[in-house]
Order: sequence, then C-alpha cells, then structure tokens
Amino acid sequence: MPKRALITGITGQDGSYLGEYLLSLGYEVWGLVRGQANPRKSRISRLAADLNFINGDLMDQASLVSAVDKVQPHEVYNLGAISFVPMSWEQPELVTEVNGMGVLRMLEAIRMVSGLTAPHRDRGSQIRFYQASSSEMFGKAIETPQSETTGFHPRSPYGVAKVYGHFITRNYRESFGMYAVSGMLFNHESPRRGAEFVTRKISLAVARIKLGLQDKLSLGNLDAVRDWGFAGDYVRAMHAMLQQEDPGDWVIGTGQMHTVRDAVQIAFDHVGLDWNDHVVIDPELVRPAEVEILCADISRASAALNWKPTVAFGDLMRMMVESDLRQVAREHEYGDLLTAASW
Ligand SMILES: C[C@H]1O[C@H](OP(=O)(O)OP(=O)(O)OC[C@H]2O[C@@H](n3cnc4c(=O)[nH]c(N)nc43)[C@H](O)[C@@H]2O)[C@@H](O)[C@@H](O)C1=O
Repeated sequence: MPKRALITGITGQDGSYLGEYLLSLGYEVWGLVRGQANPRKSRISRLAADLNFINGDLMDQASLVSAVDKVQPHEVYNLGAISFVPMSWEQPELVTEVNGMGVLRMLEAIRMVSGLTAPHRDRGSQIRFYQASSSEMFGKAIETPQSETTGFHPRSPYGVAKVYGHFITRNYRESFGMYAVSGMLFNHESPRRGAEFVTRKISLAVARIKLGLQDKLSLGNLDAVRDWGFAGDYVRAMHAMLQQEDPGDWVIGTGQMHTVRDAVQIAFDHVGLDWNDHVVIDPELVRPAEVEILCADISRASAALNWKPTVAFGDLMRMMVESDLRQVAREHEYGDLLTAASW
C-alpha cells in the first residue's frame, strides 16, 4: 500500500514541487483545490498527471473534514495560504482567516477524523501534519541568524497570522499529542515563483528588457536582506520533517544573506546589461513596516534531518533568468499574452 499525502496549496510553487517529489517517492498524492474551474488546476495537472484532486477550502471547515475523511492521508501538508505579504495590509481579515484560522480548521479536521474527542496528550493521531510556517514570523528580528529558539516580532498582518498558525500547530501537538510539525521556511524561489515576488519580478523584467519588450523595472526597497534558497530543495526538508521520530519545529534556509540589490545585479549581469540604466525606485512599493534582515541558522536541520540546500543564490537567479528568457521568447513568438506562469 503506498503512503497517501494530502497537500493544500497544491497549485502553488511549493505544492507543485512537493507533489512531484512525493510522487517520485511512490506516494499517492491528493491536492486540495479551491473554487469552480480553478485555472491553476489544469496547469499543475499538465506537470504531474498522476496527481489526484479533491475539492475543499481552508475557509470551509466541513470541506476539510470531508477531504481528510475521504483521502485518509498518512501525511497532510498545509501549504495553502495567501502568500504575498503586501496583500495582508489590503485584506488583513481575509489573510488572517486563510493563513491563521485555516491552520486551525485543518488541525480540527484531522482531530475529528482521528476521533480525538478530548484533549489527551498521550493519544495522538495516525495522521502526520506539516504546517508551512514562515521566516516572516521573525520580522524585526531580535537576533541574526534566526533559529528555532529565536523569538517572533512579525511586521505584517501576514506574519501575525503565520505566528498564530505556528502556535496552534504546536498547541495541538502538546494538547492532543498530534504529530504536528512546523517548518519555518525562509524565502524560497524558482522559475515557478509568482511574478509578484521580487526575484521573479526581476528575472521576468530582465528577460523582457533583454528581448526589447520593456525598458524599466520598478522596485521598492533595494536594501532588504533575505536568505533565498531553491524551492525544490525545501520540499525535501518538509518531507524529512515528517519522517522524524518526534514532531518539532524546524528552521530551513541557506544561511546566506543577500540584498534585493544583489539579486538585481546578478540578473542584469547575466544578460550583459547595467541595472542602473533600467531600475527605478517606486516609493509605493516600499512596505509600511519592512522586514530588514533575515538569515537562517540551519544547524538543527542540517544535523538532524541530514538536509542541505543544493542551489546557491547566484545560480538560482541565473536559473530564473534563463527560464524567463525562454518563456518570454516563446510567448512573444506565438503572440500569446504574457502570463506569470511558466509551467
Ligand atoms: C518567507 C516569506 O517569503 C516571501 O515573502 P517576502 O520576503 O515578502 O517576499 P518578496 O519577494 O515579496 O519580498 C522580498 C523583499 O523584497 C523587497 N522588495 C523590493 N522591491 C520589491 C518589489 O517591487 N516587489 C516585491 N514583491 N518585493 C520587493 C520587499 O520589500 C522584501 O523586503 C513570501 O513567500 C512569504 O509568503 C513568506 O513567507
């Protein structure tokens, strides 16, 4: 009997890589999909034909209970979220519902299907749960680098909602004995990243500028420091966390710091252009409360999970630019409308 996994957020960057990875390990993989005629579902189906889908929504408790009951998963990966931080200032309540309360609803679905009627820390559940926590929880970080023991100071409604998701996951572990794990992942990118995030915004613009389709790239704070890794590496860590004997919290990153300016420089250099000729600063893109510096201390994960990142930041940016050069050229040739999705 293959192991079964249920993934929320299957149509996103991480869901796609995780789905592919679990299929390669012989899992039966189910993705929770939202909404009628979700266009992203056909995109992910093209990528991995063996995926199964089930309807449900992190805003709808009963749909989650049904999904968990039908799939009877061994592992649930909760990657579903509104992941673009600036949106959380525009729609804080929605972001809190999905990214915070959605975690509670999924934990409740597992609890109900597992028949855990009353809190009992020694009973537990057969279903293992992974929560996609985020380095945004560290926010205005009280120390650098940040580890599993670093305190939180979130700077956006997104970060605050993720803190709730993190602590409710830990609470269900402690009060119901559930195998519930939290992965505090630092920024992770790939050619499948949405075009609203800064690395992909840069790689797409560089490709279009190089091909003569655009001249300027508007950005906000070039001084922000992030620890950027490759999403394909990070999904291996998610899976490894659920194979440990005991559940816990894990920090995943590269331990390397770069500025947004570095990302710009590497991307423009790669196509032989000077970024100073093309980048303009738009104050509207500067966040009201910025996270200035994030860097992961991955000593615990590298020792206990035997995990390490395989793609360095420069190679990651060049991989994304190369992918966008191909995509933009293809779309231009066929006269298609440019879409953010390259997969
Ligand atoms: C771990 C964490 O990782 C991601 O969150 P993020 O760090 O907000 O990612 P981003 O690519 O939107 O911004 C990175 C930095 O880049 C700066 N920046 C400058 N100029 C622009 C700009 O024009 N656009 C954007 N998007 N950012 C810009 C911006 O101010 C910020 O300092 C999500 O996956 C999130 O879900 C998550 O959990």
